[in-house]
Amino acid sequence: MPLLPRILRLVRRDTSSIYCQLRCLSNMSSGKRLRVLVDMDGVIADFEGGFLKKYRARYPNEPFITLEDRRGFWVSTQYGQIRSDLCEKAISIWESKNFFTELEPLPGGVEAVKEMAKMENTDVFICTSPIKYYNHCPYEKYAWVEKHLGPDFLEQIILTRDKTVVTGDVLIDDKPDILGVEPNPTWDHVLFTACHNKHLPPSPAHRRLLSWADDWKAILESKRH
Ligand SMILES: Cc1cn([C@H]2C[C@H](OP(=O)(O)O)[C@@H](CO)O2)c(=O)[nH]c1=O
Ligand SMILES: [Mg+2]
Repeated sequence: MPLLPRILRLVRRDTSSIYCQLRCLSNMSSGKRLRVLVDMDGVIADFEGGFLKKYRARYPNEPFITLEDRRGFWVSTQYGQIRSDLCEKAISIWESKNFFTELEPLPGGVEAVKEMAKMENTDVFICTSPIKYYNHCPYEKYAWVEKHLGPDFLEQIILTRDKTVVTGDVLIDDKPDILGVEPNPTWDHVLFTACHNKHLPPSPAHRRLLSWADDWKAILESKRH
């Protein structure tokens, strides 16, 4: 249908519908939009730092692992290797009320995500997994996003235990192996460097973003083509 009659038809509809249709038209004229999925813990929220601080405060007489000595994604696994009961003690920290709300932002993360969201032809989603003990975590993840990224960003949250079923072009995540029911996720995994993964050898499966001071814009640009 020619553009003018199409626009005239649009103006008869309600505002949100017009907005959606115009966005669609704009996408069609300016090419494909890039959908970026940004993980939360270990990428924009400091899970490891927050854990260590609260663990040491709650269990001052127990051994602990410095961030320098962290190995392997699961904190509780490494603590369990020191002494089996330390696994449960570690878990008690992130199952506590306010653990997730009180996480500090990782340097540059909030600023980068805000900037990314303002880029042309770019949709940014926070793609994060809640822990299975759901009493506090899902609520607190929403509260964290509202506090640090603003209320508009609440529209951009994807809470899932399986990130492979989410469609996107790029997933920036600190977990080295992101597995689920979909064997061929649509996104390319960019491994965000964290204390637990910094020693892993380079892998053809994913390139790295060393920190938010690294060139994330170049990574996004490379995915547009
Ligand atoms: C138990 C545990 C959870 N997490 C994070 C990862 C998930 O958040 P995210 O998907 O935002 O990275 C969430 C639930 O597992 O907690 C760790 O980063 N390390 C851990 O040891
Ligand atoms: Mg993470």
